[in-house]
Amino acid sequence: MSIIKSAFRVLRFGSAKNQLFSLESKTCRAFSVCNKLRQDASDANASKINFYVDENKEKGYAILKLNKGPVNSLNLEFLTELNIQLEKFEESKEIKGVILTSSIPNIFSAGLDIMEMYQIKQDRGSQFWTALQETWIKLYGSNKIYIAAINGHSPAGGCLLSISCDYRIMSKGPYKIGLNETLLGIKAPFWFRDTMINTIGYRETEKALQLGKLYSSEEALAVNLVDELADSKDLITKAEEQMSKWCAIPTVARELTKSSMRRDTLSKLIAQREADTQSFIEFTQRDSIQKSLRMYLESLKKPKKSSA
Ligand SMILES: CC/C=C\C/C=C\C/C=C\CCC/C=C/C(=O)SCCNC(=O)CCNC(=O)[C@H](O)C(C)(C)COP(=O)(O)OP(=O)(O)OC[C@H]1O[C@@H](n2cnc3c(N)ncnc32)[C@H](O)[C@@H]1OP(=O)(O)O
Repeated sequence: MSIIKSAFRVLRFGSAKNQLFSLESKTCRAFSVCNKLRQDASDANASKINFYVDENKEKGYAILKLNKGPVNSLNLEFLTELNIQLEKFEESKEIKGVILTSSIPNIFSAGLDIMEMYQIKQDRGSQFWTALQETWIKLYGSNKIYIAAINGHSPAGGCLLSISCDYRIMSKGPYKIGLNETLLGIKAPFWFRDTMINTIGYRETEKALQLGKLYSSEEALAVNLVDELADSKDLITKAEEQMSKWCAIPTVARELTKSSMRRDTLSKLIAQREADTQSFIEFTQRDSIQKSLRMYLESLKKPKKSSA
């Protein structure tokens, strides 16, 4: 418990409020429905509705739907908003748990916004990285129950969000999840790596991180990267069933158990947040890293092949 509290103290003091896949719908119809929903999400984004919160105080949990079109990439502003919301959940007496999902079809989160790393500047880069650390500390160190309902692709930072939760249910379908940083020419930070080790074990993580492996949903289930698969239409119902089960466990005992399991991993980052931020800036500013990021961005911008 105390490590979680000290994490929040550090956070307040720091005042940080501050293709791999080609996702090809099988039919043209699916494409147009998808595009329409994606456009709706983009419109909502233009009005700065970056996530929706649906609180069910009677049942004791909330559903948090990420909604930053087109792909829920995590930039400074989005992370800052998320951190404020996560803090609200943490302080709520009525909310015991949160289902984390996305309102964007086929995308849970595309991970960190690559534009935050490309042509990085010291000040913004530091704020960005501090906000990301804070998101992870808040999620991984939360006393609440977090269930990830992974409705689509979840690479890199998207995978980090989901493995920071207590339980993961992933939609069946042509979706990928994993820490693919090496494919961008980047080494996954130690706290990404350690969260992955805590989820799927050392040997599987060693292979996955070196290869930048993106798992299909079935592969993810086989290595315990996710706990359950569901048809897309049943995803939230299954997450709610699971949440009810977790909410029924005596709270203090569950919280103490969670914090004892995660304390060491959290402490490692909390003890060296500034050094970690500095490493991120120095590493990302390297010419070779900038070159890799540019090439990766270009590959993402290439026109997509039609599946028709
Ligand atoms: C010595 C070392 C010491 C210390 C080391 C210290 C620090 C380490 C340094 C850094 C660590 C960084 C860790 C990084 C973590 C990350 O999360 S990096 C991001 C990884 N994400 C990805 O690789 C996903 C890339 N995206 C995709 O594969 C696909 O977009 C998708 C499968 C998610 C969705 O596919 P589609 O539905 O087909 O959508 P599009 O590809 O058309 O994308 C729409 C639109 O969005 C843009 N975009 C996609 N992803 C991102 C992103 N992550 N960031 C920014 N923008 C993104 C894409 O380019 C399209 O843009 P437009 O073409 O429409 O302009």
